[in-house]
Amino acid sequence: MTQTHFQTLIHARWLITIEQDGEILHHHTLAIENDSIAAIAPTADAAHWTADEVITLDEHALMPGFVNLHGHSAMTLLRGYADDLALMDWLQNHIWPAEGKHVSHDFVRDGSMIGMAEMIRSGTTTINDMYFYHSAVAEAGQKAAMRTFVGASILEFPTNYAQNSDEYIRRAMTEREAYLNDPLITFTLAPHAPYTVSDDTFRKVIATSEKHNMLVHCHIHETADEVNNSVKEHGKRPLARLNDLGVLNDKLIGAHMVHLNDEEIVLVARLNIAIAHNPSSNMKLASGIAPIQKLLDAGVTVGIGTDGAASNNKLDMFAETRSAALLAKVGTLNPTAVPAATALRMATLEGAKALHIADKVGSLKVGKRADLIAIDMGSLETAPAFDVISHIIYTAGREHVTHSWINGRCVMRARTLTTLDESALKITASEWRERIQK
Ligand SMILES: CSC[C@H]1O[C@@H](n2cnc3c(O)ncnc32)[C@H](O)[C@@H]1O
Ligand SMILES: [Zn+2]
Repeated sequence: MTQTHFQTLIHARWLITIEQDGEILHHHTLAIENDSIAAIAPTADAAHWTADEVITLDEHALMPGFVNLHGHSAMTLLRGYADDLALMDWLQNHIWPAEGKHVSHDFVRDGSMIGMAEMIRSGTTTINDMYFYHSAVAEAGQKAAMRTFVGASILEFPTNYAQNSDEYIRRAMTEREAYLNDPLITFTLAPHAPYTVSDDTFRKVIATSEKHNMLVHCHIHETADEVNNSVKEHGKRPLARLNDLGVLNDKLIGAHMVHLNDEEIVLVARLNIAIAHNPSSNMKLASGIAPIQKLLDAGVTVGIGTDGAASNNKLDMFAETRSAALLAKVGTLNPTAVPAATALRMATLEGAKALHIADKVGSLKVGKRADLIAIDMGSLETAPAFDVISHIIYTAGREHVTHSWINGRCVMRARTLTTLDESALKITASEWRERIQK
């Protein structure tokens, strides 16, 4: 017999499936059962469906939650700590010294929870993170009930977390053990960047990735200096070096990838490397404009990320996706570059593809996990609503997100978080500011 009683029913004015570019279903009902989307039908045909909870969203668009493909959640605690600087000055003279003084398990747990609260309030349901103290990130992901990819950072130099690259890898693999059966937590290997990781360590990362089927997440070709310094030091550009080391394959997510020549774009497409595009961070650190339309034309999977709150300084996928659409146009002087529907797909399904979870999330489809958000289109700023996809990219903001479900669980209802305590997190953030300012 066909099921007609569900855990949750959501009646929505618009349903943006992302299954087909620009597809919009009008007046549809989506049913959630356990962790998944159990049914989707026109509301008129679903009149006989019942549920434990029925939510009527007459002026809302329902869409898959955003996949933030590159971030450092805990860096919310360093938001606004050092602005208006170039990457290496920002890292070497400000951020790394501050991390050396303050980063601990508690810093990462608290900062990650604050970041996840901000991301859920901004419509993000999956975060591909990269930081130190992996079990603290995982603990925050469990508390927030957010789909979390915990990037186990690996560098050559000592930090509070580990003394050398072997210790980073060892700790990553040990801490991962406790989360192997968690449906929301997945560990990845995160060598920081070609300029902080040796050839030998990259080889170990690849061997570990192959043995344990783990994704690899790395900052690559972020600035022109990075590329030029690599030519001086290694006699080749970072991508060529990584290619020689066997790092380039479909498990790699390259964050930034701003400085790519035409040959490298062909290589990236051929080897199925995914890219996390971070337009705000690239603008703020003056890293450059990534050739996104060229990459898309070549068939590369490009998702969108916020980077950390110390280089953005928001964890807002609305702002980021809008910037991706605008920056592509100004970078090519072509107003048709990265149109709205493409930008939205990048911020959802393409991010899911990069993380190898497109069979589970990234679009609204029966059988997929219920990772979705509701956006209120009834406010003055979003009137009139001719085209909801245009509104999501160019007009609406994170403040219009009212509800969010992750893995079937409602994590924000009418803008109130259900898994995290927003007031308590604000107090925690000010306590950390006092400590850091001392
Ligand atoms: C090893 S993961 C965390 C490590 O990366 C630093 N970081 C943050 N944003 C960026 C960026 O855009 N490029 C390079 N490194 C970055 C962060 O401060 C941590 O030290
Ligand atoms: Zn980053």
